[in-house]
Amino acid sequence: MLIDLIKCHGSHNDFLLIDETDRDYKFDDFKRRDLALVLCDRESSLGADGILFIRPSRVADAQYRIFNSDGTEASMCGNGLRCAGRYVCEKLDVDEAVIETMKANLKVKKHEEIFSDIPTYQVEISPVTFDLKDLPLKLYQETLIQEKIPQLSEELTFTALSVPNPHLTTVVTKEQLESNLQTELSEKVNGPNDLFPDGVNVSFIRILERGSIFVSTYERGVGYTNACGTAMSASTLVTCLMGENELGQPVNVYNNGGMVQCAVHKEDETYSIDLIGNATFVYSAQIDVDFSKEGLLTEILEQEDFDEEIEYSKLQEHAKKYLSQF
Ligand SMILES: N[C@@H](CCC[C@H](N)C(=O)O)C(=O)O
Repeated sequence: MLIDLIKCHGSHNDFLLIDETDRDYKFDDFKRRDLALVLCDRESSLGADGILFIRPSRVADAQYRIFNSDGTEASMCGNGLRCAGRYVCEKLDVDEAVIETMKANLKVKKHEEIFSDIPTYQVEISPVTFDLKDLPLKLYQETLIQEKIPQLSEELTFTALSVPNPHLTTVVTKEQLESNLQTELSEKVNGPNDLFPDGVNVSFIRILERGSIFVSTYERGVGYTNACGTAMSASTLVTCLMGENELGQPVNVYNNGGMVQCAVHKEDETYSIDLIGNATFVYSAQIDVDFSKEGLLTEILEQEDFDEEIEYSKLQEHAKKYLSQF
């Protein structure tokens, strides 16, 4: 079967975008899972953190589903939504659109460039809840905001929230960030464990200065990624709750793949977050996939570059230089 795709990224959290609306691929969820497992494999010729499937929607301009590289489906992906948002807006020739995701219909719009010549999109991260049942996190309490989880760590203080995919966040020092703590903790809560039966995205946050944080995320279903959009949004909200940043104000969020901006809004006790950043297209390709063969054989038939990476690398340089001060 011939499949067209676009390799894209948000802060170098990279995805393969497959549009199911024009071509009748007839994928079921087993095929989507198999595609994610095989095409995202870093040993293969493509490799990615996940696959974004664009599909027709009855309630929005398009539907989007995200499969992690381990073949599991996630309810939301912020960096991926910027890429999907750009794809849908350019396809419909509009500057803004509404995308149906697993739990909400979310606004996406073209935004003033975050750095020169970088295609930039703003996406809505919502709904946000602190209810532990939503993650789920199995503790005998309703929420966990700036508290310890003794089963996980004596030294770290955590906040758990869904945006709506599940996140466990902790504010750390430079030494803690550079230690093995995040790996040990993330492997524990993403393996068989009693606290997080569905696993969780684990973020270590460093507060750099007012209006500026660094976030490192070990993603459920993937492992460490260069950045996680929902994690950066959740982390910004946590720093606002701590009084380190302000509601309504854009916060620069640095990550291992660049930087984005997040702004947290609160209306009638309800939070929502704007995530603003690059939506970079790397190349388009056509692949030949043989679903009938054991191990799903793939071959890249055509590949064409978008030439957007050189400009993006300038943003990365700028982010690296800024971070070297801390
Ligand atoms: N990279 C994403 C999040 C992808 C889903 C996540 N791994 C999960 O399973 O919840 C982002 O940019 O938000």
